[in-house]
Amino acid sequence: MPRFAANLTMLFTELPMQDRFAAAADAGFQGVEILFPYDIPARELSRAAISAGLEIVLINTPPPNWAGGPRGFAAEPGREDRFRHDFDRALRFAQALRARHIHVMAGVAEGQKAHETFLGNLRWATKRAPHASLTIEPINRTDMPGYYLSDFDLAARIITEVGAANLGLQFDAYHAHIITGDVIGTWQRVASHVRHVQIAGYPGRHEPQDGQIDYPAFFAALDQSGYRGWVSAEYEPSRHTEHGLAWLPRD
Ligand SMILES: O=C(O)[C@@H](O)C(=O)CO
Ligand SMILES: [Mg+2]
Repeated sequence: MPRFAANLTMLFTELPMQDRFAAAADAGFQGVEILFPYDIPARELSRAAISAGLEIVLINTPPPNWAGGPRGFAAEPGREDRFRHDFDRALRFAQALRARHIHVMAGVAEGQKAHETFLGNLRWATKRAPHASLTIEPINRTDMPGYYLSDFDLAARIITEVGAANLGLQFDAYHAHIITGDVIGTWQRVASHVRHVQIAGYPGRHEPQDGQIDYPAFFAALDQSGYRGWVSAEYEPSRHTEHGLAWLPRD
């Protein structure tokens, strides 16, 4: 069974961010991720993670907050300077938090120029941070209209084309279900590239046990393929976070 992390941007929001770490540990999570940690000093987040005994598994490149704004710039032609500035900021945070992965967000863009820009920026970033683990994540365009990366096979091809040992795939089963309708089949096609997994129920992006995605079967598929990374709960709780954790396997 994989190790489970809580996405603290979406779970335990009943509490201030610094208190969500202890709540996640008490609930049985071994790690956490924070999409956009940039509003809080890294040392405070780091202290909270250490005192709860949790690993910080992932952060995203800016935008700085969850409330809105563009979702990154990596595929946006003409925004290379902004991308590099934001990437360096993410890198500083990741180092201070000892975060395992940085999710490089593609942003809103389309066409061949966007593709070349994405490749160029990923090549630059993988060289800029040879010791960091970078991920790219296909995201469905209903939730994020116009988002450049919304295709799992394209993501796998991009990773192969960039050819850097520190770049891999972030496999969000919720997006996979919406984009392909076949979470396990998609997993089997791209599993060799995956270094981080996220989960949520569909429809509604609520608790994984609610809805159409068969998570016990998906967790079995992860085990069968030898996946050893984290699985992060990235959903909007439909009830108090702690009352919706029936899906979380416990030893
Ligand atoms: O699935 C998602 O929406 C996230 O993993 C993300 O990074 C969006 O910012
Ligand atoms: Mg995700």
